[in-house]
Amino acid sequence: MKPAEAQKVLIADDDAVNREVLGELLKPEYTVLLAKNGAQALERAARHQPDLILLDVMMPDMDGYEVLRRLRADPQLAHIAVIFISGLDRPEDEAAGLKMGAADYIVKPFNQTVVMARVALHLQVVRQRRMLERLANVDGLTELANRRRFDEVYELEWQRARRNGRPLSLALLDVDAFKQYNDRYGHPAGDRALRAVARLAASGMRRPSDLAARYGGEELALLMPETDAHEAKLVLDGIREELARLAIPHETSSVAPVLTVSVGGATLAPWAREQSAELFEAADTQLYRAKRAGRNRIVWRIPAGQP
Ligand SMILES: Nc1nc2c(ncn2[C@@H]2O[C@H](COP(=O)(O)OP(=O)(O)OP(=O)(O)O)[C@@H](O)[C@H]2O)c(=O)[nH]1
Repeated sequence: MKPAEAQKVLIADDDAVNREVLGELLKPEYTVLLAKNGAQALERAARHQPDLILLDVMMPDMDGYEVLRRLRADPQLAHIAVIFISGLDRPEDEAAGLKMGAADYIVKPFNQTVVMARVALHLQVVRQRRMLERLANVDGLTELANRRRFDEVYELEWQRARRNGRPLSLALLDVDAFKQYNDRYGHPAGDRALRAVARLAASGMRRPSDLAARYGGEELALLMPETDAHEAKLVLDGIREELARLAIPHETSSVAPVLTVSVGGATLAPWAREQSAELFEAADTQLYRAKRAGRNRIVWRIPAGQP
């Protein structure tokens, strides 16, 4: 039986019989989507984000080459693997298709076993690529974005905020007395506590462009584009309230009998002429102040006045 998380294959062919044959072939193992012309293929690709497209080369109105060209030009669709299925069997045709970025080129009439084997092969490549992306971008313990990913997104969002004259808020959140927590409850319990804090941070993020990342050992970085200092502080208040509600015991903390966090924050004002590293340092300085002032609190840099 097809697994619930079956990979999605879009079949784009103007010939109903071909669609039917390929569809029946792939259905037992994959989630199959069908398109009968190029425009429909692009629309379905955007809507369903398939893992692979079996793309007929010769279709009226928009041929397969044009569909592939448009897929590659769209950042949301450019990564989708494409296998051309074509009646054109000259080596030049095959070479042209592969040169355009198709993963493979299958000549009609095709052998069903070979089609299945090639589809399986390319879907395996897709799975492996996803796994690599995950390893490169996600922190294994907390499942949050890792520092590498954060740094990448931070630069992009900082540039976007500067370009568009929009605010950008950054908070650094650090668990209080975590060394004592580990010492008292053990490292595995420390890991669980860290995961709980990470979950709260992730669910506190409101917009798709917000990002919660694990920046260091017990320090998280929260990035909130298009968010002013007031809104950002409300988000952090919410996260701290949820943590207080969890009331994770911390007997040896000098701050409180439960696990607490300190937060340092800074917001890039639309009129500020600050570099990305300076904004980060500002948040870090506020975190230091929050720690110095007794922990279990938020200290946010007062936004510089408008000139
Ligand atoms: N369990 C666990 N502990 C971690 C992890 N990463 C870092 N730590 C621990 O976090 C502790 C951080 O200690 P410190 O930097 O002294 O900070 P702290 O004890 O939280 O004190 P303050 O931040 O000043 O309140 C260290 O003991 C690290 O071993 C992790 O992934 N899992």
